[in-house]
Amino acid sequence: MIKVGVLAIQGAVAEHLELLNQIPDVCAQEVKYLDELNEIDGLIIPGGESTAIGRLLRDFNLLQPLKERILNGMPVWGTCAGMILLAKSLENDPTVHLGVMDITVERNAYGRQLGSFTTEVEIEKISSNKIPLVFIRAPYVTQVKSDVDILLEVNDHIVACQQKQMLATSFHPELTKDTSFHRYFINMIKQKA
Ligand SMILES: NC(=O)CC[C@H](N)C(=O)O
Repeated sequence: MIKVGVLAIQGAVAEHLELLNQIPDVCAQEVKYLDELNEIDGLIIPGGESTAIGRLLRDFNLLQPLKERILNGMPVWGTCAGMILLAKSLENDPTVHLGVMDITVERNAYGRQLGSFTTEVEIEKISSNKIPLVFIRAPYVTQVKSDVDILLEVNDHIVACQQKQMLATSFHPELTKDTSFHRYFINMIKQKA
């Protein structure tokens, strides 16, 4: 069994757990406390509000232990706000939360009000079927360092990328019925194991 945690501080936690539970050999669990962080093989940081999640991570004394686990090789996937938390720098914002991925991210990059949209794409590396994408006040990546793989660009903006065992997506696969990205992340964990 692969134990996958979903950071359960704020945001789309239940939706990730539901999709993970459809994948064989996966045991999905919420992560709120340090002992739960130590039990898992990989972690999803969900969408929500990055400032709130970052502040609560600090309040719960989880920020530093989580950062250390990621730096020691634990696979991690940040969706939307999760991508912002993973970034080493943000455009027009001095805040850095976990600061583990060599990407620069712009928050609310599509605008705050009209920034929500859906589309469908093919990503050969992830699935042979078309994948639905849901963007909600989404960020995108404006700069990457050379060892970051760009998995997807939409309208010339980077919306999915991977650096070693770290995955970041601007959109929310957990708000669709499509498990392709979750399966891809599980395979990343299996390759590390
Ligand atoms: N859907 C989301 O996760 C939105 C992220 C949010 N706009 C933020 O900056 O934190």
